[in-house]
Amino acid sequence: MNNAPETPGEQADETYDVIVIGGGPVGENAADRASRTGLSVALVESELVGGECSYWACMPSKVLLRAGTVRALARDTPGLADPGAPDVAAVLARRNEITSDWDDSGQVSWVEGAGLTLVRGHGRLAGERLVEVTLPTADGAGGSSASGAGAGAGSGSDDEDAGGGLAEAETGEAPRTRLLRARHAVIAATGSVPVLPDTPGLAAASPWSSREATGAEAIPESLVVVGGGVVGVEMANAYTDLGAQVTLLSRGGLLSNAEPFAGEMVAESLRAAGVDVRTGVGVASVDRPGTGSDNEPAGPVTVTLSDGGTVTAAEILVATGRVPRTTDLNVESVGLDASSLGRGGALVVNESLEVVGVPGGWLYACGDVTGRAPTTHQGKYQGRIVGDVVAARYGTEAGDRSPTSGDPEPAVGQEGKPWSRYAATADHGARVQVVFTRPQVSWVGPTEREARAAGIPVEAVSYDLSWMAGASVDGPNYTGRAQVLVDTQRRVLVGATFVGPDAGEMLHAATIAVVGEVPLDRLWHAVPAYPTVSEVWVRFLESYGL
Ligand SMILES: Cc1cc2nc3c(=O)[nH]c(=O)nc-3n(C[C@H](O)[C@H](O)[C@H](O)COP(=O)(O)OP(=O)(O)OC[C@H]3O[C@@H](n4cnc5c(N)ncnc54)[C@H](O)[C@@H]3O)c2cc1C
Ligand SMILES: NC(=O)c1ccc[n+]([C@@H]2O[C@H](COP(=O)([O-])OP(=O)(O)OC[C@H]3O[C@@H](n4cnc5c(N)ncnc54)[C@H](O)[C@@H]3O)[C@@H](O)[C@H]2O)c1
Repeated sequence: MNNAPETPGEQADETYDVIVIGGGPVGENAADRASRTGLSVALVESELVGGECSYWACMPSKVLLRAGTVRALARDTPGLADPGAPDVAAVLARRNEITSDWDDSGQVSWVEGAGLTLVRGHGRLAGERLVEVTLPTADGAGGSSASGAGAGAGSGSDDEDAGGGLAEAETGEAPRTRLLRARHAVIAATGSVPVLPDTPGLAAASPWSSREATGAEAIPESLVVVGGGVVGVEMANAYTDLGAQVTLLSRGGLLSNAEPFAGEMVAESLRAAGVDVRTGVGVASVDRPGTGSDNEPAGPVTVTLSDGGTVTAAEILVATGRVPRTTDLNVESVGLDASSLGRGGALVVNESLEVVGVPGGWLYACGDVTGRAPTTHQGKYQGRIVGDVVAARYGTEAGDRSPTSGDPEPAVGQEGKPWSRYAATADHGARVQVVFTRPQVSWVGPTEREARAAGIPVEAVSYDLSWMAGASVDGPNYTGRAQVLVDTQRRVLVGATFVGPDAGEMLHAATIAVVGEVPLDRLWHAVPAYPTVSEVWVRFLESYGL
């Protein structure tokens, strides 16, 4: 255990063992696990505790997709009638419910129950182990736009004067700052922000980002979606289900990070649902009359395409990717500059999530801000790893809440050994993703192309899922395909892709096979039940020669 000396120099307002900047799903997990060996942990959040995922991403987007999915299921089940188009008001009401009306008091209760101290405000690095927090003002400037104001700093602080900051800041005065000092570690979990391409006329057209798409109060008559990635296809699916006339524009194919057959099947299904899917086209310019003010309401958006065509719609959603949120983190104060940041400004981390280029083992990062694997589940996995690293390195208590593995924690500047609880090994060969379109797409590990590029000798074994007895029970219109990648040298699976209804739920068996490097001869004894679609596992192995 390394009990680092206290940082000399500036006088801090409060001191904690660990400070986590960013209270999204990833920061919450990191903070919780870091606290398990008796460390005091502050969680700094500028907006809503729960982050993008809870309020403007994973959760609301999945609710917007749910009614259309169930409707399609009913339509495809002999004996059931088409329940008809979703009741949009009811779907939006359920969306509001799942986001708790953008009120984070439930998550604040969890934070407090976990013994963490919530500090509302915008955090920025201010030198070694120092975080300056700009406290929110009454109008929300400088920090939180959250309504739940009950969670000022204080409950776990070691200093007497902690706790009054938020109350004072809510008097409407100019933003005030507090300097927090970490005895041991600062963990950055600040997430990511959407990218807006520099297309002529686009910014002036007040385009939607995923926030407006997931938080909309009404469904526009028509929507043009730019970007054929995960946000683009999910929102195109949701909005067409909810009654909008949707045009989806992609400069390549759809879902270019997945196996090509997955994007092709999603494109076919979206077209069948009424989406005008246009692949291989870019956006040349955008034009929208009106400013959006009361005097000059915004008119429809006209998009001119790279092939000279035009599309006009009531709204435009830009879904062209996200970049790590580091521009407002003041990374220069800890010796980082553009050359030490990764793609899109990412904080580059080693396998134990220590930020590379900042010596001393005090600055860590996890989640979208690392650019490693920008999904909630991979980020939360990183949060658990970094929390355990910090808890083991600096904690003072053993016992029920301490990490239980026998793995020795890595020394500062070193990485945990692969597959130990101190290394985020799965981020590389065993990353998973689920796309909640209809059909769903799920995959673990590399695509066939990525595996070959990495020099892994793979054979792809592919199967039509509709041939399974379980699929015919589901309905006569079942459509699905799955593929596994066998490492022919080691005779283990290195990747798998499923496309079809509930493909997300089928994935975890494959993830376990990949992570466990289960030999094919042993996998043969994992018997899937009859009649399930999972019987495809036997077909895979038979097709491979077992
Ligand atoms: C439309 C959409 C749908 C998605 N659906 C899924 C899905 O179904 N499944 C999935 O796994 N992933 C999904 N994702 C991705 C997922 O949302 C992110 O990977 C996840 O939110 C990352 O978590 P995070 O904690 O790293 O960042 P975030 O969720 O962005 O949280 C970061 C938090 O830090 C706060 N913060 C930032 N900077 C500061 C600062 N300087 N001081 C204080 N606080 C700060 C922010 O306010 C925020 O609360 C989706 C993304 C989008 C856009
Ligand atoms: N179900 C899920 O897990 C889920 C759902 C939604 C989002 N997410 C995550 O959120 C992040 C953001 O999603 P996303 O779809 O915005 O990003 P993405 O990277 O998945 O897709 C971006 C798409 O935009 C295209 N593009 C980029 N620049 C463009 C330009 N200038 N003009 C036209 N097209 C352009 C790209 O070619 C790509 O097809 C991703 O990391 C994704 O993993 C996850």
